[in-house]
Amino acid sequence: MNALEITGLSKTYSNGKTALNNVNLTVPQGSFFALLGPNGAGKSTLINMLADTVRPTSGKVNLFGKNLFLDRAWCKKRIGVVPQEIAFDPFFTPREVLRFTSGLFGCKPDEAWFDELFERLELKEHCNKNTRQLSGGMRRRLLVAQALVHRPELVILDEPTAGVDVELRRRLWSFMRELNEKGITILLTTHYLDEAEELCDHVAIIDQGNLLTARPMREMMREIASSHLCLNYGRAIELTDDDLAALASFEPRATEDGVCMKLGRLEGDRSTFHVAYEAAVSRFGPPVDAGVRSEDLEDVFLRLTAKEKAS
Ligand SMILES: Nc1ncnc2c1ncn2[C@@H]1O[C@H](COP(=O)(O)OP(=O)(O)OP(=O)(O)O)[C@@H](O)[C@H]1O
Repeated sequence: MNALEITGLSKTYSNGKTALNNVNLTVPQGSFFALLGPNGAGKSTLINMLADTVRPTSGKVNLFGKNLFLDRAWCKKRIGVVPQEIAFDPFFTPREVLRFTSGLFGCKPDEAWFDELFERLELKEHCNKNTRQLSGGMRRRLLVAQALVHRPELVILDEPTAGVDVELRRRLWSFMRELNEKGITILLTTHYLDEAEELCDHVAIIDQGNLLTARPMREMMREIASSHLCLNYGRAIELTDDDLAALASFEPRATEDGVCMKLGRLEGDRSTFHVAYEAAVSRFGPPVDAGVRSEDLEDVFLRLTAKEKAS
């Protein structure tokens, strides 16, 4: 079963801006899914459509097999959304916010669950203050608690860690990881790509409303991320036309202190490391030092989105 099956989803706002263009995306149940994209890519538009605050221009979304736009009441109980914008009644306390939100979902206030949420989100000492007395980071954590009040099966977080310090960010992620281990599907947007790479098992990248890629994180890093063999000769190497032709399959690039060559895969998933190393040694001699540098998610993200901009 998939948590979300999004088919042909598009959104053109009334000012003519197309924020999402025919997006097809599947979010497997139980996944920890990163939805990434540069500013203005369309991430919040997509999330707001799932949260029923923005209407799609066209397309269909199934949530755990039910049509999100037709079975709204059923679906609403299963989704918890942490929006990017923070808005609370300033005279409510965090505890009152959670009680009120429970009512909106037709649930009885579950004070023991509220206490657990306050504890896990470091709001225990602040739960009876007015929300206007809370800091930006505390309010953002209260948004997370509010989204979890009705124990949703799919939690959607739109940049939940913006303005949250490193320590609390770690704790928030460890809480999300625990929820995910209990079977809850997590879909998040973030600009912290190192965190997304560490936490998420699936990733999708959108840019200018178009879905560029969506796949399991490991597959993405294995198939799209490239590795380079960097040979240090302690001096600049000038690549001649002959060098460039002989090493063409490694796309060689001169660096400050040597040369870098792109690695590929041989049969049996073996790296071309040895072939590249020997080819370089046969042309330039043995290096002083050598190392392999692999692209991380941020490198892949920048490469894919730069390509989209150029096209
Ligand atoms: N209500 C609206 N009316 C018109 N255009 C809008 C509206 N909301 C968003 N847009 C435009 O749609 C595009 C996508 O915006 P969206 O907020 O979905 O992007 P995002 O990926 O969430 O960006 P960010 O990372 O900055 O939050 C942007 O060009 C934005 O200016």
